[in-house]
Amino acid sequence: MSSPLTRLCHITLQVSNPQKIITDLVSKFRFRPFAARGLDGAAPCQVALRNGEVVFIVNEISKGPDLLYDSQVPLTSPDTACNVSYEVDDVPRLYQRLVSDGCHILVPPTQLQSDAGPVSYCVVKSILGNVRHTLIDRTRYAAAFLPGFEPLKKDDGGAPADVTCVDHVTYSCPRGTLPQVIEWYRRCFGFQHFPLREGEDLSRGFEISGPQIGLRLTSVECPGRAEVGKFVFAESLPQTGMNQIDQFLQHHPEGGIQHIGLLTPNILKAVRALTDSGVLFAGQPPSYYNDPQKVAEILRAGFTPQQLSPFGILVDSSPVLQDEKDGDLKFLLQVFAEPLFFKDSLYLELIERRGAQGFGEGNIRALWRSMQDMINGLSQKVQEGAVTQ
Ligand SMILES: O=C(O)C(=O)Cc1ccc(O)cc1
Repeated sequence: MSSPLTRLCHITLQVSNPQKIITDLVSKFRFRPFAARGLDGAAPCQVALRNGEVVFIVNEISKGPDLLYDSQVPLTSPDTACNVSYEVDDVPRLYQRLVSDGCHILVPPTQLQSDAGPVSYCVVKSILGNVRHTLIDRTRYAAAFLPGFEPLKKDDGGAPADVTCVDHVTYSCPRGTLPQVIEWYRRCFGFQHFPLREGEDLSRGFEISGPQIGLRLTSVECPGRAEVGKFVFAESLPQTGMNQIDQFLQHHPEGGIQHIGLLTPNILKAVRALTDSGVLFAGQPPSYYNDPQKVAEILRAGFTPQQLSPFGILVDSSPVLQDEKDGDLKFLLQVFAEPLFFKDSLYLELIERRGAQGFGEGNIRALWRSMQDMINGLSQKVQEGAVTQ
């Protein structure tokens, strides 16, 4: 089946203190608020921010009237990224299909009229945790964002964009749930397996195990629809010890969005700019940049270890099946930033792709360890009272 999704539209964060997250997104991550509603207190506060084509809507968790283009998470929810919203061409048709498939609909088809034309949407709950998807048709709507949001006057263009779009969304899943989750996304939205290794079995995914790591990754995509982005589903393997997937599940027991990969055309430039504005990136031990094989890989990619090591940027040129075999070196560069929320939830990752379509399979151990070190360092600081949750 071809996918009913045409492109990823925005990702919603639901938080108890929107001001704090908005301040961090603006002052550190260089997002610009460009539209909002509820600033007068008459409706729950919803603020849309962008960096490049990446749009986040920050919603206040409240028990007031319902949100536009979303539905509330329970008041007791931790801060959470819980809605990946897509543009679609035909809301009523997709809604009918989802209903006949037995999906849980949170908001039935709703139409908003405005001078710029109509927008219709519905919200479906995913089979995974608190995740929901708002499906929006704005093909007959001629204004910039969405009706119901007021453009913000101070939207002056701001700093140049650091990122272009959402590359992938990675979900932490409870152990054993991957087959049902993948099947749900196939049936509802036409996502298909994106194998990270030759002969990879869909239900087993790509397993990485060793000292302090035990991870199963399965990636899916909508073929031919790069604008939809990929999903990565991550599950911990038994006997891994405490790890980032299970730590996430302590706060989101049924699973949810663990990190969002943002595509950047120039990772060095983006990481420098974000570091200057106060973002901390996960570091790498010197051994990563001293390893002769890695040094050769970095040099082949046209960088030097000295350029990348101050920011902990990782390079990977291990090919996946889908990489074009035209003889050019394909590689990607990636790094995790500190979590946006309390210690172990919602990481933003920067990823620059130079022809490589995977997720840095050769780097996942280093990426995993850097995230784990960051979580452990932050929980240590929380215990010492140096950081409040
Ligand atoms: O490389 C990526 O972006 C991935 O999505 C792989 C991944 C998934 C989960 C982790 O806790 C760490 C790395």
